Amino acid sequence: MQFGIIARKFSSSATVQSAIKNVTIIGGGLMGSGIAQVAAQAGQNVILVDVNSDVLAKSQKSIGANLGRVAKKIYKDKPQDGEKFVAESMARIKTATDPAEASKSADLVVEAIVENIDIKHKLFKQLDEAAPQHAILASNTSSLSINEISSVVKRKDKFGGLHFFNPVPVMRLLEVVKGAETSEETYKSMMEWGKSVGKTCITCKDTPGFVVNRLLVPYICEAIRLYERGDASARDIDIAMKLGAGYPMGPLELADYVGLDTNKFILDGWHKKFPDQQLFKPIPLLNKLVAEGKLGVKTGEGFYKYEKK
Ligand SMILES: CCCCCCC[C@H](O)CC(=O)SCCNC(=O)CCNC(=O)[C@H](O)C(C)(C)COP(=O)([O-])OP(=O)([O-])OC[C@H]1O[C@@H](n2cnc3c(N)ncnc32)[C@H](O)[C@@H]1OP(=O)([O-])[O-]
Ligand SMILES: NC(=O)c1ccc[n+]([C@@H]2O[C@H](COP(=O)([O-])OP(=O)(O)OC[C@H]3O[C@@H](n4cnc5c(N)ncnc54)[C@H](O)[C@@H]3O)[C@@H](O)[C@H]2O)c1
Repeated sequence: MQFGIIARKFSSSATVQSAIKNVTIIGGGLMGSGIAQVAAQAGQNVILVDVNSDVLAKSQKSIGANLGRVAKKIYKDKPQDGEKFVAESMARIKTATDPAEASKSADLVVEAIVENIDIKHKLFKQLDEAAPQHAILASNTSSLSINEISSVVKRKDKFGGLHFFNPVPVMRLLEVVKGAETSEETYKSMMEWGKSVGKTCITCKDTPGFVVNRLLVPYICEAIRLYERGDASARDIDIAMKLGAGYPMGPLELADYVGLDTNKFILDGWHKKFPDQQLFKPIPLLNKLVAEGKLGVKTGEGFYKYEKK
């Protein structure tokens, strides 16, 4: 069966079926489009929502291209089966621009919008009103507190964190975050759903950056500071960490890949919350690049220059 094959290829976990069949994803950017893709590949009905319909058109295009890459690997010698897989997965993804309307038949709503607590609060209030009582609400936040995000909803027991990694179809980890009031049933459903979309799930407490970003953010920031001081060139820092520490990308390449605006959002938020923590102090070079609109791959320039897509 095709879903089984996909899960084995893309995750070390066994194939798991989830009771969650209808997933609404809010935010059709980098992360939301990837989450939509893995859910559709797993046979689930997906509604991908963005306030910007141009973003949705772009996301559908990139999901189609990325499903093609997946199909080429799985159906190497059967291109017709590959085409069918892409067409069937794409057909499971509907798009919409109204988050409340799109959540009315959801079993799970995953939020992947901008990393801003006020904007997330406004959205979750709407979702809490609109989604069916049984639906789980989850945030893909990189750095905000799940308890703080869920403070505006009534269903705190059905709220948690589902933190995916970029690029979602390739990265095998999913951090499942338990808030103070997340019920055991919700936690189990989130773990099961994560496995059903081919991810290896780990359990995280609601601590800043969970596991990966608590380690990764200071590492990337230290690399930017090292470059800012002129201790080594950007290229040499990246080569060092790839060849000397075995990372697939160097820290500055990764910062450009994630987006320097996202880097700054995270750092500013943590600095405000933990002003005495040296590791979270603002970085003038990062602020300068963001102010100049040099946000990394997505704008064609960050620490490096890129061809605009
Ligand atoms: C202040 C600090 C801020 C931190 C921010 C944290 C942000 C966040 O919360 C956490 C993160 O996400 S942290 C970020 C965590 N992320 C990281 O750390 C990423 C680190 N980087 C990597 O792991 C690799 O460089 C990549 C996988 C990105 C590209 O690999 P590569 O070798 O350089 O280039 P390649 O040859 O092109 O691709 C290789 C294979 O992948 C396949 N493929 C690619 N994209 C695909 C897609 N969208 N769909 C489907 N498939 C896709 C491709 O087909 C190929 O398959 P094959 O079977 O080999 O032919
Ligand atoms: N970029 C990463 O590597 C990464 C990795 C893991 C988690 N995250 C987290 O995922 C979230 C999204 O990040 P991204 O990189 O995909 O951002 P992005 O900027 O690529 O996409 C966000 C999308 O949300 C849309 N949006 C904003 N407000 C909305 C609303 N109220 N309703 C519907 N759509 C709305 C925007 O139009 C935009 O298209 C953030 O919380 C981020 O911290 C990012």
